[in-house]
Amino acid sequence: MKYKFIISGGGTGGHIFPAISIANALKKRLPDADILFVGALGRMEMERVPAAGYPIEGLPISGFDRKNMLRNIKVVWNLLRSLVLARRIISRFKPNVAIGVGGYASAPTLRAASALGVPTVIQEQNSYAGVTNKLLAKKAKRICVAYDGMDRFFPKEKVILTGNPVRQDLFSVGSKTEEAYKFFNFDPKKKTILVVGGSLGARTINQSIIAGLDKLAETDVQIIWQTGKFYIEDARKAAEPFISPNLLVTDFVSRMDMAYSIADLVVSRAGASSISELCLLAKPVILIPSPNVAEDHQTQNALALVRKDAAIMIKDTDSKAQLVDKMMEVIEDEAQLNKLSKNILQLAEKDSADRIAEEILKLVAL
Ligand SMILES: CC(=O)N[C@H]1[C@@H](OP(=O)(O)OP(=O)(O)OC[C@H]2O[C@@H](n3ccc(=O)[nH]c3=O)[C@H](O)[C@@H]2O)O[C@H](CO)[C@@H](O)[C@@H]1O
Repeated sequence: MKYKFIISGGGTGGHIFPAISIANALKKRLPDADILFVGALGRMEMERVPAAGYPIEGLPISGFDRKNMLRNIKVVWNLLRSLVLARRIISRFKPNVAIGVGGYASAPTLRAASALGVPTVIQEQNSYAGVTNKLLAKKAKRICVAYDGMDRFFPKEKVILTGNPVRQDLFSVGSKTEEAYKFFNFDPKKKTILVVGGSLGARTINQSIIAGLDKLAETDVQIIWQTGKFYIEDARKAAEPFISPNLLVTDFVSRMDMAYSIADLVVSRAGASSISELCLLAKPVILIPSPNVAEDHQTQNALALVRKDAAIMIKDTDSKAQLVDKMMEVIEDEAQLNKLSKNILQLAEKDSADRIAEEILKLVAL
């Protein structure tokens, strides 16, 4: 018998990369398995999933528009259409298990799967459960989480602490340091800070760096500054007077393995996958949680680390005034860097994708 799995969700890298890792882990165990992704039309998964070698179908689903109420008539219509389409996809494909990774498409897909008797699994990346996952949890067989205490949102007996799947290429960063300095044209004798605003970039982090470019230019610290595609033009313009071999400005870092391997300190949003990567790689980090996400979950993600003295947090509203000074203070403080590195590593969850795949396979009568 050929086993079939549907993986649904997306919207941002934080949902898509874990989904692809789970698919790869299932394929490793069952090379003949058929895996179909279900995403939201027009979102990042529609490109990233085929690029990773998996087929994807798109639903016309989107979020509610809080500013334009009229547009919501179309949103509701598309939601209803998505429910019908999701049901059709499940009836036709007949998966053994449907897995939801969060993001718009996972709601209709997992609902349809449960209604048609297909067991469902949820993977919740954050330390604060989203509304969709809370609703889907009632019917789910297993809920794979990345933080302690998630039974405040989900039925305790279904919750399993697996951590967030992390891309395979990040595991070997230790051996890539020399290659990475060459890749970025950086000097191995100097300290390096990686500044990254999640998969889409972060306006506040960019503004904070712009506000401190003059101070940064006075130091000998090397900076990899990821701006996100929406902010790259402004960032390049602001950086023009400070052009130096120490400063690399880019919209997206496609080789995060290389960037992590030479980063002595990371400045980051507090997205769940980013945090899981930083834990596994024991990276000292200053987190600036995005205030623009559902239920302020990035602050909760960051606090889970701060409580264990495993990261420094700066509030979004304080970032412009404080970030660059803090970066300079921490990068010079070896004892602090070592402490942060040691403490964040304690929170790493290894082999997450494999453990999630095992949970999924328990639901299939192999
Ligand atoms: C604005 C928003 O809605 N953010 C959410 C989104 O974040 P976002 O998509 O930013 O997610 P994460 O921080 O979880 O992950 C980002 C991923 O992109 C990779 N990366 C990032 C930048 C880059 O230049 N190159 C690159 O490859 C990182 O290595 C990481 O694997 O999903 C996360 C997981 O549910 C949530 O916790 C975040 O709150």
